[in-house]
Amino acid sequence: MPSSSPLPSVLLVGCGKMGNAMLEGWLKHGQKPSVVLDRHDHALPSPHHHARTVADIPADFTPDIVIVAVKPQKADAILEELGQHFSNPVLLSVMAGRSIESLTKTYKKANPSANPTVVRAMPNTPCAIGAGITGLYAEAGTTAEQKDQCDALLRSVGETVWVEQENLIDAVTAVSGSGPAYIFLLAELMEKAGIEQGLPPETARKLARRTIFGAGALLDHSVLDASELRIQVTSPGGTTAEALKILMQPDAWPKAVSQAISAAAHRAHELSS
Ligand SMILES: NC(=O)C1=CN([C@@H]2O[C@H](COP(=O)(O)OP(=O)(O)OC[C@H]3O[C@@H](n4cnc5c(N)ncnc54)[C@H](O)[C@@H]3O)[C@@H](O)[C@H]2O)C=CC1
Ligand SMILES: O=C(O)[C@@H]1CCC=N1
Repeated sequence: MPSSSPLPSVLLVGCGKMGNAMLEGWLKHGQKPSVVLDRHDHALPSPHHHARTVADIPADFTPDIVIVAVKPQKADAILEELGQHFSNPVLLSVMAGRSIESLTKTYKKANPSANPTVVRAMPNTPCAIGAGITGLYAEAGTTAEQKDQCDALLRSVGETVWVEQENLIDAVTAVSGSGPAYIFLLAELMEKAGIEQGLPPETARKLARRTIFGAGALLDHSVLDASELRIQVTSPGGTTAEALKILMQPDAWPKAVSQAISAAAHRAHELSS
């Protein structure tokens, strides 16, 4: 739940799809003066500041948290530069894969005396509407106050869960970081199938989208397991049972979803170096 105290000041490095999704929520919740570092222009309300390069960051700006939200494969140069500018920050990475070890090594490359405290977070794009879910892991030595500040930021745009081992962030990435894409794919496929059944495209689109929205909202409100909610829709001998006979074949959704999530987690692991 959003907190009433002002959110920590941040240097947000990379304000693309994920950075911007979080920023939208933070601005609504009242944030200490912050800086967004991105090559592209961002109109920010006062007293926040946009910087195109590290050199544009106001000299007297010391953020509570430096958040890195650039692509994991393209982060090295900016991390090295930041290491020369901010010696001992709380470095909150939302990048898939990049391990604490690799982040620290790169951060210190051009400034061996830099000593960042690294926290990894894996949010998702529903953060843009306050409906995100973020998994977090902090390296040993992170203080309770530093963890609280990271948690407050992510909690202002959804819910948070902490994991006990760093490698579990890869599993979080595969389930909830990438997860919205799986649901959007389902929306696309249901819409297409509705059109195949003769529905006008706009009607098929509305039916698919509102079904996913409604089922998600019902899951959120209900104390019942997802399997129980599924059974409530499935009349014996009825229409849903026929559809589920196909989807629940061991080789159909159970296998496909398991393999897809495993592939995403594997890719996160590959990105870790
Ligand atoms: N898109 C998603 O759903 C999620 C993404 N993430 C993570 O968030 C990170 C960013 O992903 P997206 O937002 O999708 O990428 P994106 O490409 O939309 O955003 C990256 C932003 O960083 C800026 N940028 C890159 N290098 C820069 C530099 N050296 N100086 C200034 N600005 C620079 C780009 O201009 C761009 O606006 C990735 O590491 C990804 O793993 C995490 C969870 C979900
Ligand atoms: O696809 C990706 O690599 C990022 C991480 C989770 C969602 N998007």
